Amino acid sequence: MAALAGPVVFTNGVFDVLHRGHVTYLAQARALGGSLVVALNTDASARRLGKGPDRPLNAQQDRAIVIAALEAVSLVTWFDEDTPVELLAELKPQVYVKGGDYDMAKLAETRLVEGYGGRALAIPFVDGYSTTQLVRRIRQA
Ligand SMILES: Nc1ncnc2c1ncn2[C@@H]1O[C@H](COP(=O)(O)OP(=O)(O)OP(=O)(O)O)[C@@H](O)[C@H]1O
Ligand SMILES: O=P(O)(O)O[C@@H]1O[C@H]([C@H](O)CO)[C@@H](O)[C@H](O)[C@@H]1O
Repeated sequence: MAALAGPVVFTNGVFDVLHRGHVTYLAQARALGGSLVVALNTDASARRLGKGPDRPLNAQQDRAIVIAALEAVSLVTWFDEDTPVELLAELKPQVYVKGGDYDMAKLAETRLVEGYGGRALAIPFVDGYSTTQLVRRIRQA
């Protein structure tokens, strides 16, 4: 496999049902560097996040195929833990990003990445787009 172009940007999440907020977010993340790595929670890890008894709705292989099809995304990987901290410690990307629904100052990921000289940034949240809201609306229809 060809080496990833630097600086490598890394993000993580469930990305269960893709929406415009995700696409905007991933495009902005990719623009911060030369390549974008997306680490998905495995199904077991996603279930432990408490998003709902039937979440994730899409299985990990299906979520990976959808995310990998996006132009912004260079590589998709997995993590089975509760946070991506172990994977970050192994990969040591130059840039770590999450959406503006997170306070970066409170994340263990930020402490780790800044500890080895990387940057941790939040990408502005696009209001009105969330998988949980979408699933709720579909169920009420
Ligand atoms: N509307 C949005 N604007 C910008 N970033 C977003 C938005 N929604 C999610 N993100 C970011 O995308 C990543 C994956 O988020 P996630 O899969 O939890 O989406 P979600 O829509 O918030 O899902 P859920 O409602 O199930 O929690 C996270 O880093 C999150 O910060
Ligand atoms: O899709 P989500 O719920 O935004 O992704 C979560 O992000 C958490 C974040 O990195 C703070 O630790 C992570 O811990 C969790 O496993 C999900 O990936």
